[in-house]
Amino acid sequence: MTVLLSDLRICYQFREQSERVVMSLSVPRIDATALLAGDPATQNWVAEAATGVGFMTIYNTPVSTAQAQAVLAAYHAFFALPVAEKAACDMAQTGSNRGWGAPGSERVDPDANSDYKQVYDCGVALAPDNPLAALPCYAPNIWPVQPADFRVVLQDYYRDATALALDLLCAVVNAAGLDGEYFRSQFDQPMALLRGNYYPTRPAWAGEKDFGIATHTDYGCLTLLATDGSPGLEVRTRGGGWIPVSAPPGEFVINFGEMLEMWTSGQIKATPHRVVGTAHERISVPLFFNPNHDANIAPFGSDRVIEARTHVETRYAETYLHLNAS
Ligand SMILES: O=C(O)CCC(=O)C(=O)O
Ligand SMILES: [Fe+2]
Repeated sequence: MTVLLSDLRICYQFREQSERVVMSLSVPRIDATALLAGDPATQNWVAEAATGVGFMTIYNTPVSTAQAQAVLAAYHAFFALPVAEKAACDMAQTGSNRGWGAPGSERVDPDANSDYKQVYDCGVALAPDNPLAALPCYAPNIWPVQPADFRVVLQDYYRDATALALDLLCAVVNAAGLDGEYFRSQFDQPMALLRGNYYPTRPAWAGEKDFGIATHTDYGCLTLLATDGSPGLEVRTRGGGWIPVSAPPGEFVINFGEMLEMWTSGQIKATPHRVVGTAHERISVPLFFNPNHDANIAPFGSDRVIEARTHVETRYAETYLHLNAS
């Protein structure tokens, strides 16, 4: 058989393309310490993930497995409380998003029903005389009486997780060939939001428009997600399929949000994802790492101005039912 040079070239191009497709479908597992140390091979994988599938998982981080387990246990104990006790810190009584969000309190996809998950949200604790404390995006936290150690466990984790998220964000931005240090300067008072998601077993009544959390993209820059290790999270591929992603306690799922996609002119991808729900309950803990309220998230280098606070407040008003203006 004679093989023409042009056939070989087509073959090679096909192989190259299908390898690229396979790469963009898979979610890489990254050594965080190597990334933070600037290891070139790790940076290449991270750049590929950030600009391709938009998701990765990380291991070998400065946050210990024991700390992640303590955080998961604290949320587990909180969500197990009687409804009346959780209702004492219901965010629906407030004009912001701090405290408990009951099942059905958020609708992230206008084409789906409101999510059946419960949440508990907290943010940075500013001194009451800080003028920023008057903004809803820096609203005071509302702590439940029980579990007794809930507040201290979550506040310690908030401190450690925001420090890790900042280092990771800079490293990812650097890996993608952008100026990580500029991004660092936009996070000295981040509107970071720490959430506990509780998914009960998928309810018997759930139909095709009912989800633990329906298809959405995150609003911020980087999401650092701890989970109890059970499956449930699915990530949409460019072809419209869904791939499962999971990480045991001590490892994390990382993805990128709308603000970073906008800021980087689409280079870093905010990928849609969802949790349909399974026959097992599940807890996940995202830290939504949002920048300073006045950071300009318009495409880097453009002369437009889009304040980060405007973007998060618009998205919160669209999705939390109690903040929904319409
Ligand atoms: O529970 C998960 O794995 C994902 C949660 C999520 O996407 C979110 O809270 O934005
Ligand atoms: Fe999400």
